[in-house]
Amino acid sequence: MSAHLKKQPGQLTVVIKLGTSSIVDEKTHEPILSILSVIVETAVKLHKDGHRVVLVSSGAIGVGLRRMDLDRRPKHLPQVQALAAIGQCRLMSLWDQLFGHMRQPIAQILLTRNDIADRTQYQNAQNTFFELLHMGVIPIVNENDTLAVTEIKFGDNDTLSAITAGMVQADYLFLMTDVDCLYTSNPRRDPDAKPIEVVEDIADLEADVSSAGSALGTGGMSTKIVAARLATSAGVTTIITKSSKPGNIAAIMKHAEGQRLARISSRNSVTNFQDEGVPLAQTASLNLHNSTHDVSSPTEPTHTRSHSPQLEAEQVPLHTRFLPISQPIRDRYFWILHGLAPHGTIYIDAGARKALSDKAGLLPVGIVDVDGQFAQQEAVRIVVVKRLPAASPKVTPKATTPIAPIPSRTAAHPVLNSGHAPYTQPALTHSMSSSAIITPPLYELHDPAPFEIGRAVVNYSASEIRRIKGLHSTQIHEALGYADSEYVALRENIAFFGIEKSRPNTPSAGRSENREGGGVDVH
Ligand SMILES: N[C@@H](CCC(=O)OP(=O)(O)O)C(=O)O
Repeated sequence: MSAHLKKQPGQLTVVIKLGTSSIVDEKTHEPILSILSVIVETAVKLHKDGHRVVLVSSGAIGVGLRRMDLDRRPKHLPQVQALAAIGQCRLMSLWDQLFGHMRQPIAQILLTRNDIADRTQYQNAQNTFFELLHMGVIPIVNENDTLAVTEIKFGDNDTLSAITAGMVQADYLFLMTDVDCLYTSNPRRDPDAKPIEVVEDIADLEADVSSAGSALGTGGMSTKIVAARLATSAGVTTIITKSSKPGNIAAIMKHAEGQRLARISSRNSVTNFQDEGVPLAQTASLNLHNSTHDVSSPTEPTHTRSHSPQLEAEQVPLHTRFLPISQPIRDRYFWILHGLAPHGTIYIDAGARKALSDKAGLLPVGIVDVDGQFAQQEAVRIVVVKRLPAASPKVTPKATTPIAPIPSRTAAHPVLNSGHAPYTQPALTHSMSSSAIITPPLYELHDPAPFEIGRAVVNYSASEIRRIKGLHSTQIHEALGYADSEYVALRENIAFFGIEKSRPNTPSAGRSENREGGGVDVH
């Protein structure tokens, strides 16, 4: 890890993600210079105030379309990739010109998921970021579309920005979009839709995530929620706000930082204040001067809070703020969860889950079933299931209609059903075959969602694990003819999501247990 990771007191790292629809006109495909200019001014101001800034900028394909006078995005992948290659250099040249007026150096970083799937490459990318930030440069990140095909794509730049934010250990991630914030329902259709200002636990979120995204961009609101989930798990406060008003970023950041410091001090204080309406006095140590807020004395005690929280709320531009989890997942564990694409799923029982929460590795005895094809040292999802009592395989009198698999619970789950790698679930099925011989189900899924607790880098391939599942470690040699390890995954190769509530509603899997290390570990 680079020595440049160390930040100055009060210095914040901010990642700002700009989607295609935010910076490229949807019809003409012309770059929206007015927005780009305000972004540049905002980023330079933040930088001059001592903060570190990273931009994640989409728009290569859109700008490429304009350059080649094409009306719409082609369907053929190589054409899209060619357009991205054409557009990316124009896009960067535009950014460079605009930042150049402010004498601000920038750098281009293009990534694919493949680039960071190797731990050393991930660390190289991370070190480059830290070096650039230390040099006072603003890195501008995009997906390397020329190389990216489905298997190695981040999928959308929301996910890429969240992974970038985790990589640079950002304090804030701004997901700039075409709405002010998340609403309780779609404000275009529902006049009673209410803004959601703060999301303390993303699993509680019931926002309308049905926004389909624009014609050019690939991300809608659902990808922003997936990104927020990922970034908050890495300790990054994530903010959704309107891309047409990028000048609001500093004011929102100042407010959010005030709230964060107030939360910390209220946690330590005898008086138990609420999150909202706490004064901005604590922001005095920050260099965020763009806001309309006055900054009071840093020594002002928290109990002098404003008697008009509503007035304060009105002064802050509308946004949705996702609070980070208290014990962020960082470094190698973040990389296992989000740098590596999972190649399959291992279903474990409650006993294995308990052993994992007691800091043990994953033994074959606790494995109920396996999905997918993966090799040794590849990443897999770990899903907790209810093991059903063993029953002998039965032969049906005649071949019948295949038994329907258990439907994927992801269909009803907006976050898990986003189609993006970090939280994408497989279509989960019983171990049943469509032939006449029916193996009784081995397990039952927990309700309401697949209960994925984490990811692991495994010591055995999928076919090997199929042969050793349920066995004691001493039997591995007998089953395989060799035994590389007694563990299917070593403890150090298992990382857990810090998600509090994506878990079944059972007494043994509750929130408090999680907080104490039962099932979801903290790193
Ligand atoms: N990498 C692509 C952008 C991918 C994309 O569409 O992202 P987004 O606009 O955030 O949904 C580009 O630069 O055109």
